[in-house]
Amino acid sequence: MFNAASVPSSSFSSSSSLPGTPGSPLAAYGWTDELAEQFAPLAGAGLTPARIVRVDRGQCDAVLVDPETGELCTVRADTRPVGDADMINCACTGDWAGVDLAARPMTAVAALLPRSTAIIRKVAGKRSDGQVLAANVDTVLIAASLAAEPDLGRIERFLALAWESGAEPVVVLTKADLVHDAEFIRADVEAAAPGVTVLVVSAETGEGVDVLRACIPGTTAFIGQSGVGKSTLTNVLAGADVMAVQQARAVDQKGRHTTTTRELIALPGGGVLIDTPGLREVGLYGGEGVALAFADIAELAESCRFHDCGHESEPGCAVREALADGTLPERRWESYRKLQRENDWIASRSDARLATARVKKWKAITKSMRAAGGTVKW
Ligand SMILES: Nc1nc2c(ncn2[C@@H]2O[C@H](COP(=O)(O)OP(=O)(O)OP(=O)(O)O)[C@@H](O)[C@H]2O)c(=O)[nH]1
Ligand SMILES: [Zn+2]
Repeated sequence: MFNAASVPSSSFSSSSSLPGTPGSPLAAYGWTDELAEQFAPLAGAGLTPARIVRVDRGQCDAVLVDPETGELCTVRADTRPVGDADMINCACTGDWAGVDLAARPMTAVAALLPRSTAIIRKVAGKRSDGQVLAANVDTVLIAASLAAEPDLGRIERFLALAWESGAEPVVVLTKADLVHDAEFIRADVEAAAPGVTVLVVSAETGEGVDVLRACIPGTTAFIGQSGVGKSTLTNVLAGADVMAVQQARAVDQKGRHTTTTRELIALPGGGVLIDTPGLREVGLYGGEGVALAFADIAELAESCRFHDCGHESEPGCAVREALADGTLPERRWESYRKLQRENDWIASRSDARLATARVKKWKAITKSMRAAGGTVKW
């Protein structure tokens, strides 16, 4: 009835247990006792637990335990019942879903479990809408290629996005085989990523791959520009060619967007990995991510003489002092201010949206109360 899911045999547990219970084969996709507990009411309503591994145009592929065989399989399911107009709350790769196998005309996603984390970016262009890239991620791997001088501003932007998601970021500097001074570059990147592990790897020689593997239990998502080698590393970690890899353009090493969907795969040693298409534009969608990515600046600001210091020309400004003696690079300060401005803009837009929504709701309530002949109490 369904396609067998392509799960490495070593990550199968016994399939004798009930579908969706702890110890079930779904553990290979991250299923835990805690999730089973959360899912209990949905199970009571006849839904089957599943992890969404790929989403496209109103449908998704979801991995679940086939109630007939007790084995993992992939089903195609309609995601429209959980809504597809809202790009944040719609079904997303990594979501845990309650699937209605009896739905007609096709299997449907009837409910989503609350997410532990979500990577959300602002959509490209002038709109202030958010879009969820991956859900329930424990570690975000920020991939940047050593083939070109790393763009620290871009890495800081990805770090803010990752911190904001609630997952833990790790920076992965790829294609180490192409440079001699990887350690030197790593030190630069570390200064732009306080408190974050920065790894140097090569899919070509295998350098650093074991360390990377050890850093990613649970659910991991790869983000980064196109062509930095995310799919190649995904294949190395998966031990198989699960993702298509682009042919290099020898001249500039720039990417051409080979990966077009976000795809979740189970890894042979346990854990799951989500490879995402290269991100050209990564707008921030507000929140605390910027503050967390620039924790060093927040710490400096705490030593300013005035607690509301604007770090412009105030006396006793620790930020200005750090800029003057070079401990805080001008580049990093500018990068912080730019991302902060972007965040503020989004915050003002979302406040405006919320205000509009509140007004609409209030009007609707007043209207219905009047229609019912009652008085409005607040
Ligand atoms: N020299 C070298 N080349 C690599 C390495 N990893 C990947 N490449 C090459 O870099 C190019 C891009 O790799 P991909 O894995 O397709 O890049 P991607 O980040 O997945 O790109 P998108 O799918 O478009 O987001 C390919 O030609 C790879 O062969 C590496 O470790 N060393
Ligand atoms: Zn200051």
